[in-house]
Amino acid sequence: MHHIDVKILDPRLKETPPHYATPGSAGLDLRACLDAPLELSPGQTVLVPTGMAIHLADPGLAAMILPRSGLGHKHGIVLGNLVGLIDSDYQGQLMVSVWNRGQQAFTISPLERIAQLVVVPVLQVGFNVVDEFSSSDRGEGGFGSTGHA
Ligand SMILES: O=c1ccn([C@H]2C[C@H](O)[C@@H](COP(=O)(O)OP(=O)(O)OP(=O)(O)O)O2)c(=O)[nH]1
Repeated sequence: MHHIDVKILDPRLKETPPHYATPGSAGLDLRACLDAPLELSPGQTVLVPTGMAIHLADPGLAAMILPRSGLGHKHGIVLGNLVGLIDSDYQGQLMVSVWNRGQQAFTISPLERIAQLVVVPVLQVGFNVVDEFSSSDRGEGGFGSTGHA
């Protein structure tokens, strides 16, 4: 088990401390730390503070901000950057780029769970610059080269 330092920047979150929402749930819910409801027009993107900061510290870890499936599927509320990547040395407030890709306005309520965070391992690799790769079955084929079936 890794332990990661967390700072609660918005006192309202002290009543809903960071935790993995339900046993077995992979994502830590991130809340929209807004002072008032915020209406997003279709197509609009806003940067929403989450009221918390984490310091992963270990370069072998990263965190990803992902959309919540219900908001994305039912309301078209996804992320402006599609996925947010949190570096292990980042200590600032976690921010969520919220994009209304739907056809209807959507109102985000203060402290609503707007996205989720997962911590993932990152392999530390060195890159060797070469002129030729050793051969592989796929070679340079990609982007549908194997057909549909
Ligand atoms: O959805 C996100 C994405 C990033 N970040 C923070 C953490 C991350 O470590 C930092 C920088 O992110 P990234 O490297 O993706 O941004 P950039 O556009 O390349 O900016 P920078 O020049 O600051 O690296 O911003 C967030 O809070 N939320």
